[in-house]
Amino acid sequence: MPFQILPTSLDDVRILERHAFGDQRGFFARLFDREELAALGWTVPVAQVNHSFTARRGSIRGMHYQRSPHADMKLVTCIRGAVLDVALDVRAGSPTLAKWHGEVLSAENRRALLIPEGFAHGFQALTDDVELIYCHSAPYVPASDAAHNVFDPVFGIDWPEPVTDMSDRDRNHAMLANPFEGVAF
Ligand SMILES: Cc1cn([C@H]2C[C@H](O)[C@@H](COP(=O)(O)OP(=O)(O)O[C@H]3O[C@H](C)C(=O)[C@H](O)[C@H]3O)O2)c(=O)[nH]c1=O
Repeated sequence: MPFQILPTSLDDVRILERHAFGDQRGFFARLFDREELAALGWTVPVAQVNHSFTARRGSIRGMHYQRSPHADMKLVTCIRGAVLDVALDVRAGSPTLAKWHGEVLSAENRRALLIPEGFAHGFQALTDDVELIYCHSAPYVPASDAAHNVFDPVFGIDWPEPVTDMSDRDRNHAMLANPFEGVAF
C-alpha cells in the first residue's frame, strides 16, 4: 500500500504516511494516488500542485482557505525540514466548528495531511529551510481566497515556536467576533 491512512481528532482530516520503497540508493515514495485518495473523498483530478519554501524556523503561514464555489481539498506534504501543520474547521453547522488539529509533518516521517473543503490551513516551520508540496482539488481563485488570523483567540491555535516571520497580509487578518458562526460551503 502506498499510504498508511491515520485518523485525526477531526473527521475527514487524515494523515497519509507515505510508504518508502527503499534500497541502498535511497527511497521512492508516492505523493498522490487517484484510487487511494478517491477512497478518502478526493474524486476530482488534481487541479494544481504548489511548492512553498520557508527559510526561518518559527515562520507561520495561514490560516487560508477558498470559499465556495472554489473550495478545495489540499494534500500537504513536507519534503524538507519539519512543520506543525494545522487544519481548522470553519464550516457553519459543523460539530467541530472552530476546532483545529495540528500534526508534525517532516521529510523524515513522510507524513502528509489531507485537508477537506471547509477547513482553513496553516503551518509553523519547526526547522529552517522547510519545503512543502501542496496538491489542490481546485484551482487558485484570488477572489475566493479567504483567511483567519492565526492568533485568533476564538480558535486558540497553540503554535509551539516563537514566531519569527509572517507576511503582512497574514499579520493583518481581522480577529473574529465571538460567537463564530462559521462559513457556508
Ligand atoms: C495559493 C496560491 C498563491 N498564489 C500566489 C498569490 C501570491 O501572490 C503568492 C503567494 O501567495 P500566498 O501569500 O497566499 O502564499 P502563502 O502565504 O504561502 O499561502 C499558502 O500557504 C497557506 C498555508 C495555504 O494553505 C495556501 O495554500 C497558500 O495560500 O502566490 C498563486 O499564484 N497560486 C496559488 O495557488
